[in-house]
Amino acid sequence: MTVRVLGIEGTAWAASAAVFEYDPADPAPLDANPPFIETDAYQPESGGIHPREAAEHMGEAIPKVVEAALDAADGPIDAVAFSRGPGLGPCLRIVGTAARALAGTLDVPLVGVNHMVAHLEIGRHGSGFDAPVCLNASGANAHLLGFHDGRYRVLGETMDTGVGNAIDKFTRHVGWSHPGGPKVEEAAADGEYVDLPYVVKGMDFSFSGLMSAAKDEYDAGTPVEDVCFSLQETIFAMLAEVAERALSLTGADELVLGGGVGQNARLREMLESMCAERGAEFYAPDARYLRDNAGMIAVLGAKMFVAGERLPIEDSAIDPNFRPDEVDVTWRTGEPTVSFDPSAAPARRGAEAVVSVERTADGAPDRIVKRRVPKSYRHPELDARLRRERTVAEARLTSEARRQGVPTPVVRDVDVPEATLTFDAVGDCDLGAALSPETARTVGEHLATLHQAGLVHGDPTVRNVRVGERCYLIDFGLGYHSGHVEDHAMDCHVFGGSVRGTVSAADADALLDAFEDGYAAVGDESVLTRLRKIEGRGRYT
Ligand SMILES: C[C@@H](O)[C@H](NC(=O)OP(=O)(O)OC[C@H]1O[C@@H](n2cnc3c(N)ncnc32)[C@H](O)[C@@H]1O)C(=O)O
Ligand SMILES: [Fe+2]
Repeated sequence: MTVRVLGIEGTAWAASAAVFEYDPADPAPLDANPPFIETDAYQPESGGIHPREAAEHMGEAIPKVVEAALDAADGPIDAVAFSRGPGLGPCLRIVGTAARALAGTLDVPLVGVNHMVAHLEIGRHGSGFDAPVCLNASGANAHLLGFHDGRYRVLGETMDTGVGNAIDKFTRHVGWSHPGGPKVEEAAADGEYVDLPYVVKGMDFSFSGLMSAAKDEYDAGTPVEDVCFSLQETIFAMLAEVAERALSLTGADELVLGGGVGQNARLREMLESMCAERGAEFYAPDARYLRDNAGMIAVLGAKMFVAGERLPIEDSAIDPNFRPDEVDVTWRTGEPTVSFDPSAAPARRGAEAVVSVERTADGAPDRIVKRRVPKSYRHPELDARLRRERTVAEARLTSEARRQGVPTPVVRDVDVPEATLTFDAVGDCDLGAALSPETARTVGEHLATLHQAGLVHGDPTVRNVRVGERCYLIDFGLGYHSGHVEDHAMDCHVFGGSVRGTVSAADADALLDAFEDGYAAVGDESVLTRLRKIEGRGRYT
């Protein structure tokens, strides 16, 4: 039976309505059965989005786009789906009111859609992929997500602003109006590379230092084309790297892109090339489905409606901070998931390096040779810099950690020009295959010991712990010196995220309790207090 769903979008700048007809028994590809979409964009005269002006725009434009969508509908509407959040409160309230009124007039159920889940689901729908990792690169957000245990789990995300907003802040600084992304893309075509801060922590990333540095470059007289070019090279390389790490950690071989920044050709090119290099498939929907649009709301709304989702009017309040991992993904029950699978992932192939094992005469692992391979998606200068910095950091911190009493492999050789390190082989398997309260507790003790000595691992995922008669920490390439509570708490946070991406929520809770017990026995309680705060900022609440 075909359902016909009206979708309404209005979280920030796009007043949009759409109609989508969906036959769950015989779902057609997106190209063969596109939603009808009518959009009226809010365009500020100058500067960024003014929430009040944007809300006024919604008030005027939503009735018109809805009328156009209803006119285009081929028959009666079965449900009204709307963006409940995240987004700007004043805009969301107008859209919510319009959706409730319309559901009442048409006498059909209401479906509340999470805008970020809609950004990724439209790509999944278009791709036909089974179990992709999803990169949402949008204005106010930047998430890496994977479906696991009934929800879209956040595998990694921005630690400060969304990726589009970061770019838009720079363009406001140079006097360009919203949206800044397309203007940066245009200017970048004539730019040359300059170094900017590159900040990736595990699968999380940060834009604030990078954006201040970009403004400083501009203020110091660096041509704006060069700053735009380098912003794109740096920001998108960070996103491509964390996406690759997510593929590597989960063993997934499909990536879909969502969100307005996904319209950028350079970002798509980097992701495509990264996926091609590792034999993964990549899909990005057309631009009209990447930027905010009600088509994605209608498509997901139809799937949710078919799965039985109904939002009672009295529970239909909007939520400006609605997170993708708060949504029960009822429309994918029983489908394949994205989680860490030690048997699926090639045992020792990390995201950034190729690792080979040298064996003794009787076949036992003896030495590990790790080479950071050039990534052709990155600008050659950025690539050379990252490989050099990380090789040096890894050699130094691996040895420093051992001097502090944390088991790490002995470093036998360092070849900086070749970005190659040789270590003693340690452990029998990765922690992902040996998670227990005991091993989790030991990792907590080791991280606390590191932190007490002013060292930060930078990427303590389950893949970066080798388990044998002891638990060895490896892969210090993102490590650095810091005595800051926030940096120590981020290490704990990265570990927690990787455990949650590996096992079920219930198992993860028990393992992380053990981890924290171990941490508290050796380290500073204030780090765990800060960890609570970081988690309270969003993820896994
Ligand atoms: C919460 C919701 O309101 C928000 N949506 C949103 O911000 O609109 P969206 O269409 O997904 O993304 C807009 C962003 O996408 C950027 N953008 C558009 N075209 C771009 C391009 N060619 N290159 C880089 N960025 C681009 C814009 O500068 C702007 O920051 C979101 O999804 O986070
Ligand atoms: Fe969006």
